[in-house]
Amino acid sequence: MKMSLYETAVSQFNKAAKVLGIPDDYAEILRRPKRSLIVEFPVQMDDGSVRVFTGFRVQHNTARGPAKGGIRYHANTNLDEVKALAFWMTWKTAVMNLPYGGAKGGIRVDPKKLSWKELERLSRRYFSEIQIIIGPQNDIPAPDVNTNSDVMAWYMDTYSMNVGYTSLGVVTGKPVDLGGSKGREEATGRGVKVCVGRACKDIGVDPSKATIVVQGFGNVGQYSALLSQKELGSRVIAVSDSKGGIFNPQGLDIKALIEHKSKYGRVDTFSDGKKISREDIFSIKADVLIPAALENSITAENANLINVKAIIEGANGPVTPEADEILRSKGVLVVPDILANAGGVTVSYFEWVQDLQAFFWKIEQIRESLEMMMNEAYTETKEIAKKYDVEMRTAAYILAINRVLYAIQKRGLYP
Ligand SMILES: NC(=O)C1=CN([C@@H]2O[C@H](COP(=O)(O)OP(=O)(O)OC[C@H]3O[C@@H](n4cnc5c(N)ncnc54)[C@H](O)[C@@H]3O)[C@@H](O)[C@H]2O)C=CC1
Ligand SMILES: O=C(O)CCC(=O)C(=O)O
Repeated sequence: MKMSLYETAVSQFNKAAKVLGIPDDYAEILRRPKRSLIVEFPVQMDDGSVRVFTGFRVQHNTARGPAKGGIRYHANTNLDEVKALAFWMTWKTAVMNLPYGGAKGGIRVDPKKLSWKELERLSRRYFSEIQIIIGPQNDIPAPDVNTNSDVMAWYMDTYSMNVGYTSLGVVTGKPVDLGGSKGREEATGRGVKVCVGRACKDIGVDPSKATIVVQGFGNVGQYSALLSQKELGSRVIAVSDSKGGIFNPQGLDIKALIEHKSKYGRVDTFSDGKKISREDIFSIKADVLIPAALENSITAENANLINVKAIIEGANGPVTPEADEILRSKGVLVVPDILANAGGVTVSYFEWVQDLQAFFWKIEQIRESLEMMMNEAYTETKEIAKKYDVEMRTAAYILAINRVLYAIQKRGLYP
């Protein structure tokens, strides 16, 4: 039977827990989410009718600090998915050694079918409903799929109205002039870029000569492609989004492609390349593949087609466990999501620190600190992979589990 996303996430964890020999009672504390909140809430549509939406917020673990993680709007979002994403956030914040736990939220909605005003009413009502477990010291949301700085500004304002004062630290990913941090928008892509550079060296490819394909062209895909091209000198030869893809073996002009995507909402109509299908992206020969769309993109069905030396997981959970095994047997280096896409939450941490201190940093300081922390986490993960003779994913879990387990044991179990 097919595993659910949460079961998939837990199976990755179990592998590392086994290597570490963690007693099963402690492993069980680490597997289960601490709190899962489901909210059903009404929203008035522009035509005066009322629709009831379902939203979620799951706090997986808070042993190392407040819960932290994004909120997504998607037609298929469900509790199992949000539980898996919250689970991954716990390990991601621990891999980066951030003083946070893990959480995630979502609303089951296709935001493209709502007007701007409907989206605002939906966002504000959802945030009021989940506010009972949210706050700058207990759970700090951020953007994820189909949410952005505008939505974060509505969340911050809603929370502030409800508590009676302006609380900048309650969400991250806000507009820069409203308590946001410089560099948060590009942060996940910048972290991916650092991993592309490091992975290229590990597979014996000069990053400035590397060819890259990118699946998904939203926040993460765009900045991963742009920064790899601009700062590493790599050649991005194919890109896809939910409507199709575009391929140019000479290299795509990513800046122009971003402008095209923002104007027309798709990449496959870009004139300087050959149109390909969404699935074609997985069989293009290149050095590096960056999946930056949704979970379960690389499966047992398409893993055999993959013709790259390294995969840098920009998305959360893009590779299924069966595909992971196939890629391993093909010798593909997989840099796991809980390390590769951790740049976003790291700059979210910087944003939160800036908000709490009401003192804001320069972009150079943010970029330098982020790149230093990404490099450190990559090095630590690699060292563990070598020590235990495991792949990078299990190594990243080992690094993270040790940190979370230490916090749980040191704090003690008794109230
Ligand atoms: N935004 C952030 O800071 C972070 C996001 N992530 C993860 O990265 C992934 C992408 O997130 P964002 O870029 O923020 O979302 P987004 O909403 O900005 O972009 C998603 C992109 O994926 C594309 N897409 C959807 N289905 C596709 C398919 N079947 N084939 C090709 N493309 C497809 C969409 O067209 C869109 O271009 C998600 O897994 C998210 O959880 C992870 C860490 C941080
Ligand atoms: O910036 C954050 O707090 C969380 C980003 C996120 O949701 C993720 O890393 O998957």
